[in-house]
Amino acid sequence: MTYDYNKVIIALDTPDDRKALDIVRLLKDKISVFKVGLELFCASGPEIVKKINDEGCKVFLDLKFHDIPNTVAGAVKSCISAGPFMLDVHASGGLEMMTKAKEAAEGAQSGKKPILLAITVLTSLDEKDLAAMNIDKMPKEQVKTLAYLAKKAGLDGVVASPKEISAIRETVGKDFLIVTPGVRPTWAAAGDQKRIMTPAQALDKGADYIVVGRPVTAAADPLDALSKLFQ
Ligand SMILES: O=C(O)c1cc(=O)[nH]c(=O)n1[C@@H]1O[C@H](COP(=O)(O)O)[C@@H](O)[C@H]1O
Repeated sequence: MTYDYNKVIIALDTPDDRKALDIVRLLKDKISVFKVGLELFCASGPEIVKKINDEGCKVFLDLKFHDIPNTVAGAVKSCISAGPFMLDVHASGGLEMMTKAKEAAEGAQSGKKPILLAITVLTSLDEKDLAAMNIDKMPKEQVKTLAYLAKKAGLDGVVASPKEISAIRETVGKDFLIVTPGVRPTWAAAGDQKRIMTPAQALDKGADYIVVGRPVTAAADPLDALSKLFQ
């Protein structure tokens, strides 16, 4: 079975923009989308998005906005000028917040509208973690509820664990992106991820994109780790 590396997003979780750009240059023949998360963005600012775009790559700007609707709409508007390919907000910010985020994204210049995703239940959380927050549900049920709201708000898709792909498809149908972090090749440590599957299993289940960080970026040889991603 061969897998499509265009569906792989590499998470650049480092505070060092030079290191992030080195990884982009090393992997860009195989990878077209790189994720800039809070660690890199807080250290480097919106410039890092432009620098990665200048390498001919796209950016998933993963800032996971979660605030009142007016504030999130403003944040979405503010970061669009950097040129992200994808952006995300927390679905648990609610329907109105997601709707305002979507309207703000639609205000982007033509051709610059980013894909807008909703985070459902973080892949680092399990049933016990939800119970501690007084959410008396299995993660899958909570993901279904949040995916339904994200679809209703007109977002383009969700971020969830690969374990929930089938449940999301049953809830919101086919025309909705599913992006799955929480993927670990058989040879990699889980670390703080709790709801995991392998990259191959996630794509077999129908993930549109998988997100992977440390198994590749923390490897002694990231290109070699990438070549073994589907093992
Ligand atoms: O939004 C995300 O990308 C995200 C959502 C989620 O539920 N879980 C999750 O791990 N992520 C991100 O995906 C990446 C996973 O990195 P690794 O655990 O190193 O593969 C990190 O950058 C996380 O911030």
